[in-house]
Amino acid sequence: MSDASPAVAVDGLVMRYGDKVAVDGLSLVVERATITAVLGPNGAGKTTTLETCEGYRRPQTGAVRVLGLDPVRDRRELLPRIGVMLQGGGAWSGVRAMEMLDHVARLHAHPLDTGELAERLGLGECGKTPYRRLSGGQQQRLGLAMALVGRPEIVFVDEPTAGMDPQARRTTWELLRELREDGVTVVLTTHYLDEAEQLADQVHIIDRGRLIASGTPEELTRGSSATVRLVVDQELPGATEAALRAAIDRWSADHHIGVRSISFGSRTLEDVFLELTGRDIEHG
Ligand SMILES: Nc1ncnc2c1ncn2[C@@H]1O[C@H](COP(=O)(O)OP(=O)(O)OP(=O)(O)O)[C@@H](O)[C@H]1O
Repeated sequence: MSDASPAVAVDGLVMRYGDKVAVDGLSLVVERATITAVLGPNGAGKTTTLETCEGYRRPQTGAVRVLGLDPVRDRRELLPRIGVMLQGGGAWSGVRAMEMLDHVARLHAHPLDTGELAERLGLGECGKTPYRRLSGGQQQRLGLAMALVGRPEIVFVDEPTAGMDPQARRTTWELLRELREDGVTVVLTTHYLDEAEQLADQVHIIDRGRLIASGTPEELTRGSSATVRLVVDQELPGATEAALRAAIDRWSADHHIGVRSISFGSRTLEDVFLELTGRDIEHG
């Protein structure tokens, strides 16, 4: 393995379930020590792509490399170096939260301190609770702890904050940022546009198995040269907003420039997705 190899390289990946094409010629590269968000509506092919990177599915067409290795052929070598947080748990229903985390820790050569990790993720209080009795957010946090306990070089997290309350979401974001500071590569899937905007260095937008846009959140939301975006450092009171509108109206009339619309509030990745697909991301 060469150290210069990217964290993840997906090249022309095609994945089908029967007649259904789930991933349709997808290529993307994830650089090391970055947070990359794979964004798209339900059924876009995000989980299938991640599972192929994790070595759970063999590419039908195309190739996938993780840390320069083939996730299927080089599975034994790769497995200790990656962390995986699956959508929907990955623990037995009767196992207690800390038992599960300690069990996973014992599978690794140099695990993190499980008590500290559990405390950090707010699992301290429910350590003795059986998995099936944990709330959705607690199950998510346990899944994240299981993915991180082995000190992975790259962590794949599928919808990391689905079902979490705002506080747990912020803690998770902080933790993922700290991982990046420590040189860990984070690849996450999300439906939440604000999550991608807040967290990701690089965003890949996937729709119907195809990559439709890639870039930093800033690049993706910047807009075309015909779009003027004014960013002010405080919320505008209604009267100021009205005065600004009037001033723009006067200025545009003086300069014979037609202003198609004036909107207050920023362009978001949601706007980008809508422009590219004509559909809203939540409803696919
Ligand atoms: N095991 C399977 N058998 C048949 N079809 C499947 C299977 N898994 C996924 N699919 C289909 O493949 C497509 C891509 O699914 P995938 O789970 O990869 O998308 P996703 O973007 O992760 O969606 P979500 O956000 O809902 O998790 C969907 O149309 C889905 O219905």
